[in-house]
Amino acid sequence: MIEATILVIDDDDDILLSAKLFLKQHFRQVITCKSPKEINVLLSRNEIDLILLDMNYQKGASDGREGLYWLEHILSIDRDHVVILMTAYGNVELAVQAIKKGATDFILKPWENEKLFATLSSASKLRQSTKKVKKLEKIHTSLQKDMARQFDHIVGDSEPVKKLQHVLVKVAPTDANVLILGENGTGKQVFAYELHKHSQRKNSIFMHVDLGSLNENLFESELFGYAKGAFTDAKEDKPGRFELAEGGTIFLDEIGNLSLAMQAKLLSVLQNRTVTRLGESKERKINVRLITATNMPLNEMVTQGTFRQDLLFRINTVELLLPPLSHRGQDILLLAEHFLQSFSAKYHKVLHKFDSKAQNMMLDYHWPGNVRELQHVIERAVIMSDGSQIGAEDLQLSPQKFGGAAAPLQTDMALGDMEKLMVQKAIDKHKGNISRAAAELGLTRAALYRRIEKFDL
Ligand SMILES: Nc1ncnc2c1ncn2[C@@H]1O[C@H](COP(=O)(O)OP(=O)(O)OP(=O)(O)O)[C@@H](O)[C@H]1O
Repeated sequence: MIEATILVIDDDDDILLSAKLFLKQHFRQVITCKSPKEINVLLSRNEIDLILLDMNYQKGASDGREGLYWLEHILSIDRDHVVILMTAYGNVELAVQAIKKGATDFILKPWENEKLFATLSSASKLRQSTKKVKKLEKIHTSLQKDMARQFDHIVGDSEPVKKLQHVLVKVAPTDANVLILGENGTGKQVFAYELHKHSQRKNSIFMHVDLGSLNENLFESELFGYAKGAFTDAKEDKPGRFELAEGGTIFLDEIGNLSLAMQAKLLSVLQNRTVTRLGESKERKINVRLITATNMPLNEMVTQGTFRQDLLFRINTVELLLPPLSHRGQDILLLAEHFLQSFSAKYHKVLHKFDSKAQNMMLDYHWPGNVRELQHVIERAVIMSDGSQIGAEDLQLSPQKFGGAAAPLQTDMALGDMEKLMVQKAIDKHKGNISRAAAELGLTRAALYRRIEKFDL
């Protein structure tokens, strides 16, 4: 049984009856109607997938003009309607005209049942895939809008940020590969998206890939795709992220986390500008703009032999080094106000400003988690605050981060303190690399961020 609703329109009762008797054996629902004048009502009341439309209605008419008129009418309601025209007086010219006007197919009366079924089932497949594409387009548009909302714009007018903006404006419209360096939470993703937003690819996809979360096995299948049967779970062909980002921008985050083997594979794709899906030998051309980011010292890693120099040269045509938040002076307050506004709206609070003690405290604080930490601090303060402005006590900034001393190891620690210490040690060991620290602790990045937030690290 095909999951489709068919509307059959013909002025001949016998035709309607025989169409209904035959088609309802194969399709979920068959609706019949004698006059095309009922089309509007029927289309507004039912989810119709296929329309089988007669071409002549008035007595003695045989030129098919009425059919063409109603075809145009149906398509003016929705261009995606699938209409199959039928006539007893078929001629090639009329068929061509109907197809040109947007009919999906054409069938002669009296029909053979197998032929009618074949025509309608292939039209139904077409309808299903058009519906799927439309749905995916809608999902894509809303995801892109969410992304644009999330990475609204770069807040900040300190000297270092102004300089970065200046470079960004020059580089964005080119297809140059950009490497963004900076500590965790400094806004690498925000800058990457801003580059995309000001590029000629802005109406195409911005594909974010967190390389830190891909192990050796997943790396190739996720980035380059695979053919059906390439490995046990490969039940169907799947394009990789490079193919999916076609025409747009691919943002490879945490590139410093790649093993040397993965670096070699990535380099070969970037050099040849082609990908080969796992289990296939065909090379597919790719057209993507590459932006990469990391919080790791790639130049040092090249010296130590843990990052390939040729790969670094390939990705760093332009380098943007994002300063830590504590080096951005008054931007701290600008960002705090920006987050205050958005969280006040989100939590329906009327909070307009910070008192002067809170402002000084924010300016003195180290912000080891940079802008992300500031964002979390302000969100918490907005939720907790009872007054009309945010005071220093609402910020709940940890005192040792004004001085920076780590807690000493104690033997009689509570479980929570032990967990906090382990999290801190893993982060220190991996020099703030969240993906690596999370992997060592057996946590996802999101779970680790939750703990960082919980323990105020
Ligand atoms: N200049 C900025 N203006 C506005 N919002 C910012 C800015 N910089 C960062 N943010 C916000 O701070 C948060 C962290 O930024 P982002 O995810 O870009 O940092 P990151 O450097 O990519 O972090 P990580 O290295 O941990 O992946 C995001 O919610 C982002 O919207």
